[in-house]
Amino acid sequence: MTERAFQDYYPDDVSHCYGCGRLNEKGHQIKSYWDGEETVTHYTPEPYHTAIPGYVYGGLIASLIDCHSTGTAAAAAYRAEGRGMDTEPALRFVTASLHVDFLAPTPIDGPLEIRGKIKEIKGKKVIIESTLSAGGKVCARGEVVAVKMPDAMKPKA
Ligand SMILES: CCCCCCCC(=O)SCCNC(=O)CCNC(=O)[C@H](O)C(C)(C)COP(=O)(O)OP(=O)(O)OC[C@H]1O[C@@H](n2cnc3c(N)ncnc32)[C@H](O)[C@@H]1OP(=O)(O)O
Repeated sequence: MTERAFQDYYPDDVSHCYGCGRLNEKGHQIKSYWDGEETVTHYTPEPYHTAIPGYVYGGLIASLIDCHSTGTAAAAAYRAEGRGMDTEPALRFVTASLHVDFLAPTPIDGPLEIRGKIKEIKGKKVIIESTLSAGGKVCARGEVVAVKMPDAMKPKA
């Protein structure tokens, strides 16, 4: 059986995010998984994700770090409660803060790997540290504060 990605557990009404929504046909549709205590996703940029020819646009890098981190926050919150992502009540996280350091130019001609680590999990907040690598070299580092989705943001039925 193929492992389901974190994002595959998001219900339809919150699956339209540009970075991670499986129902957003124009979006990145990233898929994040556990790898031991870390989380991982892979994404291959398109030629039009260019900053300077040959290198990836920083906004894409931020977007990948953002959505991998909010997915990681949700997965970590379920794991902390000792239950599966398909169980109720649903735990959904949004971005409160997104910080990205661009350490080296990111080559556009191959897959990118984003890895997340839980720095803190407390109450309705999860802080995730991440790296984005190309060809084994870390090109960007991120820190995201993810907070449980407020009721005001929940889609109306
Ligand atoms: C389910 C699929 C969704 C996928 C989402 C993909 C990622 C996204 O793009 S989401 C869209 C962008 N994000 C948004 O629009 C969020 C807009 N902001 C908000 O709704 C609110 O400010 C929200 C929910 C982030 C925080 O509000 P609220 O729930 O009242 O939090 P609050 O009680 O003040 O703070 C909770 C904790 O988070 C911390 N926190 C809140 N905001 C920040 C911030 N900007 N920076 C750092 N820490 C913060 C607080 O310090 C607090 O920490 P502690 O518990 O240690 O004291």
